[in-house]
Amino acid sequence: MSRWLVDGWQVVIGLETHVQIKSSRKLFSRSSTSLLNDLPNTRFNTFDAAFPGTLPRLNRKCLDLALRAALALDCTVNKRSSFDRKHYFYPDQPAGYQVTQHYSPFAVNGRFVSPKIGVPIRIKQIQLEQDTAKSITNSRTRSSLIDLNRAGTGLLEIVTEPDFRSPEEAADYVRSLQELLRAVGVSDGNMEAGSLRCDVNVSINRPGEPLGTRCEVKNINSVKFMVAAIEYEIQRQKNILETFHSEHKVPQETRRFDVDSWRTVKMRSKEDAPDYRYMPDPNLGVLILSEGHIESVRREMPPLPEATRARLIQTYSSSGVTENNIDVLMNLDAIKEIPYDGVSNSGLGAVAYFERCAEGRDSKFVMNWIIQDFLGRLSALGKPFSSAHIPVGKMGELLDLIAEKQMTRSSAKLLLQQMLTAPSDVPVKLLAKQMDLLSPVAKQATISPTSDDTLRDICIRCIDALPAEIAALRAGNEKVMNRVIGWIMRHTKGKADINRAKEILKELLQL
Ligand SMILES: Nc1ncnc2c1ncn2[C@@H]1O[C@H](COP(=O)(O)OP(=O)(O)OP(=O)(O)O)[C@@H](O)[C@H]1O
Ligand SMILES: [Mg+2]
Ligand SMILES: [Mg+2]
Repeated sequence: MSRWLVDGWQVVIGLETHVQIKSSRKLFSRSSTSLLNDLPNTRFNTFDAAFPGTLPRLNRKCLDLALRAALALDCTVNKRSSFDRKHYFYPDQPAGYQVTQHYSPFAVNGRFVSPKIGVPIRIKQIQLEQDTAKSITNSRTRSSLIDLNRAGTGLLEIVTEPDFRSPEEAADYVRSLQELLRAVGVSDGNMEAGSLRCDVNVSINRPGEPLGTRCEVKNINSVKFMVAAIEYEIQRQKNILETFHSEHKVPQETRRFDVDSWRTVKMRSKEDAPDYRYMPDPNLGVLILSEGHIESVRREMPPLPEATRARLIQTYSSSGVTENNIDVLMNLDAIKEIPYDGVSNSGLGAVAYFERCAEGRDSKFVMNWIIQDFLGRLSALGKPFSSAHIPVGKMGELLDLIAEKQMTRSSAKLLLQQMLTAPSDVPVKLLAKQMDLLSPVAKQATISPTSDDTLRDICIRCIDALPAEIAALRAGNEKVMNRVIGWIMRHTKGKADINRAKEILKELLQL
């Protein structure tokens, strides 16, 4: 069944996605993995640099996260799998080969379901492999420098069957895969920072006829480029097939996307395809996984995005929170990226932030404030969402001031702007007072930090200190009240609530 045709051509796309596993150590060595701002060649050990005599040891954390990805994508986990060497000589490959799972991957036959794609996308396999080092070439000095920080970082290659029928379906898959992998903590899935990269395979054919020859566009690092590369390939392949009236086939090629010309460019043809001389890695035994191990990973699996969405709808929709509101927050979490400086955008995700702020408060009110005011202000200031801008406690105080009518919503917006542009440790209510944003009722309450009990004590001392005035008061001379209150104000540094002080005095004097 064809879902999308371009001038009578069916478009067929298969994706190979490489994702960096979020582990603090590398796949086969004890060396720590690197952050973007690490100095070059500071995160590797002798194994990563392929010193003779060093041996690999599989990192259990990487394996468990890989299993999570497999379970999240509904794969069959192979109880026995193995590692192979894929040989090619390139300066960013110190050993001269990459360890991967060519012959026997650890997970196969999965499925990915998205409401935007009518049919499930079949996951062919997921394999564990090593990332390469990085080479930094300088055309001016005609030199190449090698940074080993990335060498040996754990990667997953997630391969789909050729089941996508349009660039939009492929884009939806990549975005949902990012959301899924982030939600279960497998990867940051950050395309710009290189922790998620795609190889896109594209072919076209007439519906009902056998599939066309695929061309593979390697190493794409943005969804936008991926869509552009597919669209370009469709037109390029269509031109070949229509010009030569199907007598010619599209030659099988490996291409890359050129961001300057916005086109795909040939890297090599099938004939020049490298012979990788795959061989089982003699230093790594067979990977045997027990049912118990797989089950323990399944038990500890964080909720998948769909389950979280369903739970949020169930919990909050009765109080007026809409599905659209929930999607706004979930999409924020799905696109949450690590900033370029490599400092992790730690803290709560948007959903968790909302849920913590909504604890004990009206959830619709909290949701509206977070989406319309907080997120709105952040986007006006050009800042991405982070719970660190205004911690939950402070946001709670601000919400309470509005809910208790101590501040109008427009005053609260001014206060929010101040808190975002000039963060400080000043308590929210005090800041509101300093900015004169509290409504009159609330103002009186703050000018009287003296609690009822303290005020009562002061009144008692006053009765003691001003016997003549008190006697006059008792005798019904209301005028001396001003003098009595004057005393109280002096002794509370002007902070007492006058009306309350009068009430307490009258109570004590039984007037
Ligand atoms: N006719 C086709 N049109 C489009 N895509 C296809 C077609 N046939 C296969 N594919 C896709 O090509 C990809 C092949 O990936 P796979 O990892 O199996 O092999 P490879 O590309 O030869 O290996 P390597 O990992 O070295 O790049 C899969 O995603 C598959 O769905
Ligand atoms: Mg592949
Ligand atoms: Mg490939």
